[in-house]
Amino acid sequence: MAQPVVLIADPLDAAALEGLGADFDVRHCDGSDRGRLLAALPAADALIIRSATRVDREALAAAPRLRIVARAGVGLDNVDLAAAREAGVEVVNAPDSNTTSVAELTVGLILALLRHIPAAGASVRAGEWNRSAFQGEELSGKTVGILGFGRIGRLVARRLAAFDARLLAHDPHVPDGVAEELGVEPVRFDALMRRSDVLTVHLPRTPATTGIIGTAALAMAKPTLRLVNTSRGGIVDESALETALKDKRVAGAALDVFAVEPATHNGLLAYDNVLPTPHIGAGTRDAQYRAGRDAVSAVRRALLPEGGPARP
Ligand SMILES: NC(=O)c1ccc[n+]([C@@H]2O[C@H](COP(=O)([O-])OP(=O)(O)OC[C@H]3O[C@@H](n4cnc5c(N)ncnc54)[C@H](O)[C@@H]3O)[C@@H](O)[C@H]2O)c1
Ligand SMILES: O=C(O)CC[C@@H](O)C(=O)O
Repeated sequence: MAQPVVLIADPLDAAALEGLGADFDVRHCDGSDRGRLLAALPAADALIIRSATRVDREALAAAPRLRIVARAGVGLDNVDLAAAREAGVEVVNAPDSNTTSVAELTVGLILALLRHIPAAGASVRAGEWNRSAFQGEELSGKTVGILGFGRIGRLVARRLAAFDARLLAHDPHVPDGVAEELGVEPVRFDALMRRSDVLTVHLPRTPATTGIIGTAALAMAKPTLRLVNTSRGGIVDESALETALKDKRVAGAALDVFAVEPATHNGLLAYDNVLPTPHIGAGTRDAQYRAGRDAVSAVRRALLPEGGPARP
């Protein structure tokens, strides 16, 4: 009997895929190449993706055998969940795979913004030794606002506790007491925007969160605000942010995610006080191994009786 076909449409950690070929016909394609994706989907019983492959109605219609889409990561904004439900296709993500990596990058970006670390490094490399140009600020004593207090937001709070910063969070879906237990003050959105010296965004991209950091929100912010977004592009309205940066109503931004990626031509790159990274929040060996491993386990559970033979 032919083995079920597992189509891998984004780069995955090789170690996480070990042994998969014994039970499945494993095929690879570049999911951001739409033509190749649509050509490969008719044979697929399972599809493993990261953030670059768009699984929409058209893709699902091209995949009549498909039983599961496994997302090796967290965000599911690239999957049409309603269309998958209608098609009877299970969608799973790997929610705990990259929490630590994103939280650590977030702390790094906050410190990099406050201390101008990338610009100082670039200046030394350019032959300068200009110590006064890079005078920064301490995180200690600052107020850090956390927008979205789920897995990553909470871990960021735990990590920041060591810096003696005052922590605020806004998340209407978190039960009472959760924030306080972590030493965090739960506040309304407008208080978060008004009081934060640093604002770090950890939301999923949904119709309700798209553009939530826009003109009105930024108008409430302190002109010294440093904004960090390691969640999803589009949650920060990029043209509103650009206007605020131009008018010096925001002091800086670190952005790991953009409305359109790759973001190599994004207008925000023209600002010295913007620190861009190429969507590397989950980009550690540790997180990629866990994300791939969890996606593979989900595929085994879905396609093999009893989850298939135990693998080392
Ligand atoms: N940069 C990266 O590589 C990277 C890696 C992992 C995750 N992410 C992004 O980070 C996001 C968060 O990940 P997570 O694991 O913390 O998810 P999560 O689901 O645990 O947390 C998201 C939180 O946002 C809250 N929320 C939703 N709508 C809100 C609103 N309007 N206002 C305030 N809070 C709201 C939810 O209640 C939830 O607690 C993911 O959805 C993904 O898009 C990015
Ligand atoms: O797939 C990736 O590398 C990005 C992962 C990240 O954005 C996520 O939502 O988990």
